Amino acid sequence: MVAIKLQHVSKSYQGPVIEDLNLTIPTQQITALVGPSGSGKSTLLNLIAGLTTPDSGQIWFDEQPIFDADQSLNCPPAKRQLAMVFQDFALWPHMTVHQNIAFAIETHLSKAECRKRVEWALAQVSLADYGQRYPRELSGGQQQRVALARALATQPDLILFDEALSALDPQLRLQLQQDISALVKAHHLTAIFVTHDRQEALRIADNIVLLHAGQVVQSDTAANLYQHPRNQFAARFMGPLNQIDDHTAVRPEHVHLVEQGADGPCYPGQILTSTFMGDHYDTLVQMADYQWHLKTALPYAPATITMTVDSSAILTY
Ligand SMILES: Nc1ncnc2c1ncn2[C@@H]1O[C@H](COP(=O)(O)OP(=O)(O)OP(=O)(O)O)[C@@H](O)[C@H]1O
Repeated sequence: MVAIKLQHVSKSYQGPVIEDLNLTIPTQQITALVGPSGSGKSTLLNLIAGLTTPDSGQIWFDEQPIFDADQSLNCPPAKRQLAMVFQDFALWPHMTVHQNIAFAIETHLSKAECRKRVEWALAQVSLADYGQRYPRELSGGQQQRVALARALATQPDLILFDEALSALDPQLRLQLQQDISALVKAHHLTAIFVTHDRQEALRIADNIVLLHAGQVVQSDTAANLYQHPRNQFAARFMGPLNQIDDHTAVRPEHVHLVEQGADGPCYPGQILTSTFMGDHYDTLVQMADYQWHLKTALPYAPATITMTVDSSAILTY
């Protein structure tokens, strides 16, 4: 169980990367860190892990200070009760799956306890019979499960995932997102999940922290960030947006084609294209100075049309 608090945390390399950042990450939930490339997601994760040292500020795990620049306090990574899972799995190729997992824990446990713990961890990720294989004998998804088992075997309070699923194909990704979510809940862990994929963040996270240029734009539940973004950057980052004017917009799923004279706010438009997307058509419409995307069940030929929007779903910022 661990809630994380950062206060006035800054880190610079050639220039500032994390700037006077204040953030609380709730305990026993999955928090996704999202943001454009270079916004500081991995750096923030490494500051929490202790792999990178902040220039200033304080970090607490629960009420326990683990970093304080003013007091020269810096708890080493090994004492932070956390595990990390990376995109490239980071497994030793010359060790079996069992040895890879045991390597992280064997110094603290007896031989019998260690074997039991490895078997338990492999069972958690549905790889009970894979202990004697080498990483090269496993698929990418299985290798990432081993990395997850290795993390669980250390019985951490906190697991940090750095783009952990980015190398996997979409179907496998979906499965592992579900598995990670279930394991985090079952073991009452706190998890921080860095991803550049907003769909993944929406699917896996209870809370999302959106970063831009080393600062928190919005830290909120996934639903609030999507439905009530604080500004245009947050609104655009979290999903496609149809601009009504400079300060209002609506998501594609809340725009409908209607007969002229329908109730509610109506917008005239000119259909440009309809693109097949599998479960819907992405219909592109010129609306005044803006191009709108509509989710339609059927394709449409170029024509003049009228649209209405769900007024309760209009985003204002
Ligand atoms: N060790 C380092 N030395 C110098 N600059 C660094 C170092 N680590 C990160 N940076 C710089 O800090 C900035 C933020 O990098 P970071 O990896 O945290 O961003 P990110 O949001 O995780 O990006 P991406 O999504 O592309 O992985 C980048 O401009 C990067 O070049």
